[in-house]
Amino acid sequence: MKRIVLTGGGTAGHVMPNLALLPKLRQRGWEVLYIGSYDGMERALIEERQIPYYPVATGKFRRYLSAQNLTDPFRVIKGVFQSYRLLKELRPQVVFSKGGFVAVPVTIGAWLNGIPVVLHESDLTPGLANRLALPFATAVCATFPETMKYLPENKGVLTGNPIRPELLNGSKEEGLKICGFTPDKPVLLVMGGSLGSVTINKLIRAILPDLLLQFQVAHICGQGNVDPNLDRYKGYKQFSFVGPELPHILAAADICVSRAGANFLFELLALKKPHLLIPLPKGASRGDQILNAQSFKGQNFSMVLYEEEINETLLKKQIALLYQNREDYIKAMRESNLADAASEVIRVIEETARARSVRARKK
Ligand SMILES: CC(=O)N[C@H]1[C@@H](OP(=O)(O)OP(=O)(O)OC[C@H]2O[C@@H](n3ccc(=O)[nH]c3=O)[C@H](O)[C@@H]2O)O[C@H](CO)[C@@H](O)[C@@H]1O
Repeated sequence: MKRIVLTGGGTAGHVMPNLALLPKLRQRGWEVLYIGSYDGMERALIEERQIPYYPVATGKFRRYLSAQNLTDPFRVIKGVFQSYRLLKELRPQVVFSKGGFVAVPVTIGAWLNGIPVVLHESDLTPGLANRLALPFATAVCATFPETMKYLPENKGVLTGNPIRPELLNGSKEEGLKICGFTPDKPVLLVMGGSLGSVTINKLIRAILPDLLLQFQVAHICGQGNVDPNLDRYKGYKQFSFVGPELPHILAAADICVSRAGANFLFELLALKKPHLLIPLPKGASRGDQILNAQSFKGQNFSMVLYEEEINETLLKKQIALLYQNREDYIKAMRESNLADAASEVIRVIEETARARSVRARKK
C-alpha cells in the first residue's frame, strides 16, 4: 500500500487544499494519514472525515510581542522529536505539507528520516512557515505564477491551488433554504476568512439596513462573532463557520465581499462569483493578501478596497457597483484558464515519491 502523510494547519486555509486532494489520492490507492497540531482548526476538520490524526506540539511564529514567544521555540523542538518518532513508525513514502506553523516540525521530522516532503504555497509570496521548511523539502508547488521567482529554481513547480470538488456542486435552491432567503432578491455573501474578520463584520453591520434594501445578506463572521441581536433583521443570516452547507450557500450567492485569502480567492474564481476584496492589511500580516488581491485585480477578476481607504459610504457604493457590473467580472473569470490543480499536485507528489524509491533501490 502506498502511504502518504499530510500536514498543515492553524487556519482552514492551510487544511482545505489537503481535503481537496483526498478523493484523488484515495482513487489512486494512497493510504492517507495526517499530522497536525493539538488544538488547531485542522484537528476537527480531519477527524470528522475519519482520517487517522496524530497531533504534535508546535509553536506560533508571531509578529507581535508575547510571553509565548519565549516558550514556543521549545515547543517546535518538541514537535520535531515527536514528528521524527511518528514518521519513523508510520514510514510514509512521502509527506505533503500545506504550510502553517505545524508544518515546520513535521517537515524537519520527515527530512531527518530521509522521507521526501512536497510543500504547497497558496499565497503569492511564501509564508514564514514555508520559508523555514523550504531547505528540508524536495519540491514546492505554487499557486500564482508570480510566486515562482521567490522559489529555488530546482524546487518550484507551478500547479495552481487544489479546490474541493464538492464546492462546484452546490444547489442554489438548497442554499436559499439554509439561509431562509427568497429567490426574488439577490444574495450578498460576506466572508471574512476562515476565522472571520472583526473589521469587515463591523463595517457590514454598520450599513446593514441599507444593504438589506437591495440584498439578502449571508454573513460568515467567524467563531464567537455571531450577534444574536441582529437576528431580528429579515434577510440577514449569520454563520460562525460553514461546513458541508458551504457549496449551497456559494451557489445561492450572486456577489461576495471577502478577505483575500488565496484559497477562497481561487474558489470564487472557479465558481465565477463577482467579488469585492478587502485584503488583510500589512501589520496584521506580511501583506500577502494585498498581493493576492492585486494579482486578481490585474486580471480584471476582482474589485479591491484597502482598509486604509474604506468607510461605510464607499463600501456601500462599491457593493452597488459590483452588482451593477457583475456580468463584466463573470466574463473575465470565464476567460481565465484554471488548471486542474489537484491532478498537478498529485503528479508532483507521485514523482517525488517515485524518485525516492528509485534512489533507495540503488543504495
Ligand atoms: C488570518 C490569516 O492568517 N489568513 C491567511 C489564511 O487565511 P484563511 O484560513 O482565511 O484562508 P483562505 O481564505 O485562503 O481559505 C479559507 C478556506 O476555508 C473555507 N471556509 C471558510 C469559511 C467557512 O465558513 N467555511 C469554509 O469551509 C473556504 O472555503 C476556504 O477553503 O490562509 C490563507 C492561505 O494561505 C492566507 O492567504 C491568509 O492570509
